Amino acid sequence: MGILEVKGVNKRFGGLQALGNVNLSVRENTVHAIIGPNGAGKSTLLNCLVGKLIPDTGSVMFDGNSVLGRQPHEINQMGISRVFQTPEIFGDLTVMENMMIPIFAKRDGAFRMHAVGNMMSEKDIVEAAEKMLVDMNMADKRNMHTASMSRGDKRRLEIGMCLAQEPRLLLLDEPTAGMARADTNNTIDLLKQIKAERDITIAIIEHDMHVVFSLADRITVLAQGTPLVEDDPQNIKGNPKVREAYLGESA
Ligand SMILES: Nc1ncnc2c1ncn2[C@@H]1O[C@H](COP(=O)(O)OP(=O)(O)OP(=O)(O)O)[C@@H](O)[C@H]1O
Repeated sequence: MGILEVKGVNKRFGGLQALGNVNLSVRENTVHAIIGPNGAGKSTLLNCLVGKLIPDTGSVMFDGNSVLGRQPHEINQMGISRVFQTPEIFGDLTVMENMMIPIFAKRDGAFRMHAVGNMMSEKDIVEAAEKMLVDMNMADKRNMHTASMSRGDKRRLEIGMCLAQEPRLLLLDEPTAGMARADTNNTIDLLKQIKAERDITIAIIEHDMHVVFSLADRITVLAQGTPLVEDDPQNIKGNPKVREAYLGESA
């Protein structure tokens, strides 16, 4: 059984069936990619995993517990953390201050912005944030304001902020969208490092096949809201059904 088990999930938006009988099993400590053409239902599925959408029918179980009906912050506390398409970091704060926020939130259950002024007096939190910046290879950028950073560095920081919550499942929604090739390759290397060094399961939605085939242990192809194939990467590449679903997109 997988750490994440999706069974018979359906989701309609009015007359449109965005997800039709989706089954997905993500095994612990693997990288599982969910790919598919535009409009295939990938984001809808991800939103059902983190409590942003509730499926019409079906079940979503994380480590044996249902996530359905829970608020996004409760799902986060269960051990699921999500990296968004657009990095969710505070541009007015430094790299270090950003990194401290999820560590405060994990300890106190919430974070209040007025606490920013007192942050540096919290020794344990400073130490934990510094360690995570070292792990993310960002220690030299600790005093930079994030607004001036490259997209790749913003993504690196955001992934570190998610890891600081010590999730068991990290969900990545097109983590390299809009990136130049060098930033994409840095992000691939970072994710490989995270995979090698941590007990963590990663589910990734991604359009860039170079990223998918560099990282994935297992791939599910969604087409028109339904899983078309689930297989190991080497079997996905040449699969005629997958090529047909992409109709000219590079699969
Ligand atoms: N809130 C919504 N209301 C109505 N229709 C929606 C909503 N969200 C998604 N859809 C529709 O559901 C279908 C699946 O969309 P979804 O965004 O999940 O696809 P996707 O595979 O993530 O696509 P992309 O790769 O372009 O991001 C699409 O036809 C989309 O227009």
